Amino acid sequence: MIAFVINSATKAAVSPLKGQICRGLPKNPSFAASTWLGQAALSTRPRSSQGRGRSGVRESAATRARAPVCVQTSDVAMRVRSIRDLQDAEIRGKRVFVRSDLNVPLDGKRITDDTRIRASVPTIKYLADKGAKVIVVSHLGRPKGGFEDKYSLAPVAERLSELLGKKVRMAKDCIGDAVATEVAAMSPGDVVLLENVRFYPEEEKNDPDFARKLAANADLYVNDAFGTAHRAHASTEGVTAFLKPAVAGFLLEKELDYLSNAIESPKRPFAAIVGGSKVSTKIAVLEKLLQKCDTIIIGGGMVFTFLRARGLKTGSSLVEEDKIELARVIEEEARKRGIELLLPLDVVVADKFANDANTKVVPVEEIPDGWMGLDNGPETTRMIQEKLRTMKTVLWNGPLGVFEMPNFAKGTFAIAETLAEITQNGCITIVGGGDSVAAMEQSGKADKVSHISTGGGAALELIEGRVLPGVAALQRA
Ligand SMILES: Nc1ncnc2c1ncn2[C@@H]1O[C@H](COP(=O)(O)OP(=O)(O)O)[C@@H](O)[C@H]1O
Ligand SMILES: O=C(OP(=O)(O)O)[C@H](O)COP(=O)(O)O
Repeated sequence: MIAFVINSATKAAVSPLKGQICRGLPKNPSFAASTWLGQAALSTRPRSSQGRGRSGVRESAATRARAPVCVQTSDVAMRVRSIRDLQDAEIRGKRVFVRSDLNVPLDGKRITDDTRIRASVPTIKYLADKGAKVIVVSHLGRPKGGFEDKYSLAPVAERLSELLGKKVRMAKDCIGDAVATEVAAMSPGDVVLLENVRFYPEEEKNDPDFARKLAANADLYVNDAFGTAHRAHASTEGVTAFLKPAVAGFLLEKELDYLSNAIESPKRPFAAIVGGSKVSTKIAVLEKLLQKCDTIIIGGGMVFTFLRARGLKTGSSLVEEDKIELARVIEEEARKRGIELLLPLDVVVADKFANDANTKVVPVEEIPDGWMGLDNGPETTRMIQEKLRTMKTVLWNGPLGVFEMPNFAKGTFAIAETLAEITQNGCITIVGGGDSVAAMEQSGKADKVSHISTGGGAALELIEGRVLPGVAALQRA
């Protein structure tokens, strides 16, 4: 059982409740300490030293295993059953629908970073070892709502087979006869991966009929998809109306535990770096981050919507026209609150979206028509580095440039280096998001930060204080 005590605004009011929930948690005799999150592939060095609990007391694997997870993020107490609360008899021979986030970066069919797959393995393995028939469900990318070969999960099935050391069969669909046939042929311990659930537009619409079809071939539900927990979709939310029990997997549990605690009362100054290309999702979060952070550093594709809000020209850079006004409001709000909101001073611009483009470094006030900003300039990188060295907690989501192309990777990798450096000097550093983690891995510094999170948008929304729909659904179930 995981208990979430939501909103730390009034600690005095929350603490007794938190204690009550912790004390009231049932113990699960069937839980084996060796299956605890220590097996998860993610690097997690919470607080000042690994292996220390919230109290600072060193925990044994066994105490850590039995300690209920109490997390503060918002105003209501939430109880979420975890996979560890299931008795063996509830698992053995059962068809378990496991929602994982296997949305990994790909270069064609080649997986360029398998962090999310590795992080999903402990839950899948635990269930398979206990004799479940494990049906893994995920999305990949943002297909337009029908089959697209480039978004097939087939390469993921192969990698998952390697990591599990057993064949993972791939169903051609995620609902209907293809799945029913595949599942009917399963034996206890088998693992099947369904095809990309976003090949149906009903997934993102959280269509109840589609959720019912997804649930049709399973007996119970495990949500382990932290990276997608901020989406109220059929496979993360709707399906819980049809599958009971509905519980959290090890990864979801671990992420919620770590992130909620890290930001419950962050060591200050606290900075968030927000970049990447999902501008419309993440810009909305910034308004709330103003209430949590001391400094917000804007990077990547997010920059240009802000520059336009300042009345600057941005050439052919990525801009979300309908978010320009929001960017203006956020900057104004930051000013009023005395929160530092840093935008680049200079950018690397290119005359096309390609590694072999012509490039130059220009001040942000001088982006030429027809050119696009694809990386931070050197002056900006220096400014960010100096700022980060003054921080005690840093959360980073979203690459600061198109790091997949070597000519636009400098700004991102420089920040990855700096995060490693400040972690060594005692700063808590959290990096989240599929591409941000890939960048961290490529820089060779992933094991040098405090926590690698499998969620970018999800981590931001959690820190913002929202109840993630994928988690709330487990509470209701
Ligand atoms: N200036 C930019 N213009 C366009 N795309 C950018 C820019 N900077 C970064 N990106 C892209 O943002 C993508 C990652 O964004 P996002 O999905 O929001 O991050 P994450 O997966 O870490 O949450 C990367 O593919 C990167 O190439
Ligand atoms: O990659 C993801 O989010 P992230 O880029 O915020 O880490 C998740 O798989 C969610 O994907 P979505 O933002 O297309 O819903």
